[in-house]
Amino acid sequence: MKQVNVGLLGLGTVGTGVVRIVEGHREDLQSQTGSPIHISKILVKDRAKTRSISVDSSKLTEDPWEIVRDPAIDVIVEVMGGVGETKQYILEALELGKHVVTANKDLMALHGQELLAKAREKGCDIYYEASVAGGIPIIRTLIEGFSSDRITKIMGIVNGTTNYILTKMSQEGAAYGDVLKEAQALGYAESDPTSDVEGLDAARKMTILSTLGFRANVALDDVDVKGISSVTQEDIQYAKQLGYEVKLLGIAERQDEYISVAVEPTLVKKSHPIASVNGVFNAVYVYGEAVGETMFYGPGAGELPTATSIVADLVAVVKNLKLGVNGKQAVTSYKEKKLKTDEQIASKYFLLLHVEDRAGVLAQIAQVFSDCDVSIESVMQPAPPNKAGAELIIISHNASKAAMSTVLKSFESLSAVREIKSVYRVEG
Ligand SMILES: NC(=O)C1=CN([C@@H]2O[C@H](COP(=O)(O)OP(=O)(O)OC[C@H]3O[C@@H](n4cnc5c(N)ncnc54)[C@H](OP(=O)(O)O)[C@@H]3O)[C@@H](O)[C@H]2O)C=CC1
Ligand SMILES: N[C@@H](CC=O)C(=O)O
Ligand code: NA
Repeated sequence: MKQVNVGLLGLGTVGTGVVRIVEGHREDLQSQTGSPIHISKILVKDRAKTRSISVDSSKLTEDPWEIVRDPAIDVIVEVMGGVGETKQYILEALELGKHVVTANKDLMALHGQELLAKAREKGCDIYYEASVAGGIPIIRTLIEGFSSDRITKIMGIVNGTTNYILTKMSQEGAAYGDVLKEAQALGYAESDPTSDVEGLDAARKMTILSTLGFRANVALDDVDVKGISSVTQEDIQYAKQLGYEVKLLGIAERQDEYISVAVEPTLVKKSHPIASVNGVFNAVYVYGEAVGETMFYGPGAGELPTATSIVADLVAVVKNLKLGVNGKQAVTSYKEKKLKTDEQIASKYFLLLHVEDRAGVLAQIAQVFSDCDVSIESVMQPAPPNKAGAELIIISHNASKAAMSTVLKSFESLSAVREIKSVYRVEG
């Protein structure tokens, strides 16, 4: 079979990894497909920039259309990021009959259905394994491995940057800002790391996973998002004393036809396998009615792990070319989603309160829980009270999100509670 020509949009962290793997594994890749893979052109913003790999400078261009409209290019690998213009390049490439491999979760979470429909119309492939949990083949697993099952829960650490930050804060007592800089230097963070730390990157990934896992038209706006910027060293240390780790979790649940999707810092019991997923590693826990519990683990970001998924997608495109079945792989029908109400979403909660230190305070707080029909699992006063008052940690039994927000609202008008310092969902 003839050589397959690839146009690479982007030569940053991931693009560099793609070049390394395509070159370094050349023979092995060809032995799987029968066709040599050749990167013929590469889009960059700045051709004069010093690169960590040597590439033939005649391949570099700053003009995306020179690649997208090149009739000799069979596949576009998009690793430049962005949504607006990038979407136009991909649509045009599909229009011209080119196959697409992308790592872009922003684009797939917002416009995935439109791009997949265009790909089907044009008989083209669009693969996006690298967009969620960089080096873990989780998208293939949901589409193919679980096609026989009914998934009711997907719970994951799907952002490497924030897991790296929380791990260093927990294990080394490191300061949030310093570790974020390290994660950026290691190539884990997005170009604007706000989307990592404020949970948006994880929300985009959970949109993709829950769409595939629940086979429903989940949208980014359906995800309730909270990031890690307000997680304190005090929260992490108290959680550890109680046998928990703080993790930024994406949690998608389905009960009957109703679903909920959230991203939030969560206390995970140390005995749960997700609690020991550290550093840039990601893990996705999937519960299926027939299979039961499964968990998929691996590096979630970084040059070579992410490029592994990109090149595996490229191999899939080339195999499809050989079989003449491009554009036929995508799931075609999604159910209309029904979102759970706050009364239907339930979990245990951790509350850290700053309270007055006087007789009767605990009784007043317990009364609020009782009035809201929320049962308490444990109460702890972690440090001795002082003139400024006392700290109180309460862990509830399972309570609805609606009931817990009524508890918190009642505390606002209770003078004995001086401050609601932290509230976290508890899992495991
Ligand atoms: N980093 C990671 O671990 C992971 C990243 N991803 C996703 O992969 C994509 C790429 O990420 P990453 O490699 O980290 O990003 P980088 O910022 O490291 O690289 C982006 C590349 O695209 C080029 N580029 C960006 N915008 C333009 C433009 N307008 N015109 C021409 N060239 C442009 C840049 O050119 P130049 O080099 O000249 O600046 C650079 O080579 C993103 O969608 C990201 O979300 C997904 C999983 C993991
Ligand atoms: N910024 C992302 C990169 C991979 O998707 C992360 O930290 O997980
Ligand atoms: Na993946």
